[in-house]
Amino acid sequence: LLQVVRFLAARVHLGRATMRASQKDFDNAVKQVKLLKEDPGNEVKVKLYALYKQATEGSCNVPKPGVFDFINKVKWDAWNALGSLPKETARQNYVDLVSSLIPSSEASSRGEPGTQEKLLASEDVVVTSEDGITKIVFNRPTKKNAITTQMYQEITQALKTASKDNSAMTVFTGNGDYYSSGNDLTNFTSTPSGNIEEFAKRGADILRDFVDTFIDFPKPLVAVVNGPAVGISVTTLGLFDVVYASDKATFHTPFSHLGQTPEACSSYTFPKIMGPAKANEMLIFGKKLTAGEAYAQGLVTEVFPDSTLQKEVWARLKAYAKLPPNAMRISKSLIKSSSEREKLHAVNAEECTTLQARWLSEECIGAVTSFMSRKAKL
Ligand SMILES: CCCC/C=C/CC(=O)SCCNC(=O)CCNC(=O)[C@H](O)C(C)(C)COP(=O)(O)OP(=O)(O)OC[C@H]1O[C@@H](n2cnc3c(N)ncnc32)[C@H](O)[C@@H]1OP(=O)(O)O
Repeated sequence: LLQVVRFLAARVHLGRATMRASQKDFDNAVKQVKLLKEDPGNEVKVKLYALYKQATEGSCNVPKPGVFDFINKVKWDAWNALGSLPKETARQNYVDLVSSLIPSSEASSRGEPGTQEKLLASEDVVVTSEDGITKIVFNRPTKKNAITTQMYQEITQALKTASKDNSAMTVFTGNGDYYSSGNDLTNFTSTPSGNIEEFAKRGADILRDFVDTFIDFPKPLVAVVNGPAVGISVTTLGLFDVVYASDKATFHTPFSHLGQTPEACSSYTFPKIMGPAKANEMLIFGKKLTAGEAYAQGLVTEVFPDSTLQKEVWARLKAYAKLPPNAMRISKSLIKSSSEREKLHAVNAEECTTLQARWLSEECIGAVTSFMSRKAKL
């Protein structure tokens, strides 16, 4: 019981930071509880009961059950322990608790340590869940993990699913020697001829949705940059919470070389992270950074020797994934506030509109043609 009271008291505090759940969210959560496939256990059921009562009726207002009425007494104690917790906060806490119990349809539970569950059956983007970590892997090593149109959509979907699953965090990494060589330049050539405007519009929509999902991702988002990163695989790093890198990684944004312009909010995040002077050299002149330089400029959290990267990073991440998930999410929402997210969405929209026009430019078409005809490489 003491544990229950401590838990609820903690939620009083956490709840003050996040009063966001609507009545509809709450009603959905109530329905979801009834559909739970597994019994969540008595402790959780008592927490749910107390939060439900507080959310719907307010502070405990019924007499204490008799000493031998054990079950009702435990329930009453839990409700009473919520004191004057506001109804909206109780509603939010109820929704949070339910969402931590319910995996979304594709998602798995956290799973037992050591068991890995594959969540998305795609060859090019592999999504697994293990030890509280949803892992999204760029898996086209023979093409340096270049990102196809389909991969953008799969990653967007995987992130949306991961935002609701029971994992504590999501980690991106690449299979093979590259993290990712960025946008697959053949995306440009798989356009039905004569329909280039439509292609550009569709590309901008896909890109915008992709980046919006990173902006809104509610849990810690970590990149393990196992090798060189190019283009959009670099710019999205500005939207991650933590970036670990191999000392073999490099960071290259050759937008001007390709007749293109920055995306993934990097025109905003990079100057903010590293200051305009350094960001300009990367984003306008395409200066490639080593891992050490990216660390010095604040884009990378820590650099590891390539030989120990995997062992060290995954041990650390598994430990982090055991931290209380709601606390981590709430900390993230304070750091990336709603006004900041609003700003990021506006920047994303503007960058996508700019790129849509750029993709139709002679500069861009010429650069892609050169790559395709094997005349140019970065
Ligand atoms: C809708 C979304 C829009 C989002 C906009 C995003 C902007 C960007 O991301 S811009 C960055 C785009 N990326 C590039 O310009 C990189 C192009 N690739 C290269 O310059 C070189 O391949 C690279 C330096 C990465 C590696 O060179 P090498 O080590 O010499 O390897 P290969 O060139 O032999 O590569 C092996 C194989 O992979 C293919 N490849 C690699 N990267 C890409 C790519 N980005 N797009 C398409 N294909 C790529 C390369 O062609 C080789 O293929 P094969 O010849 O068939 O073996």
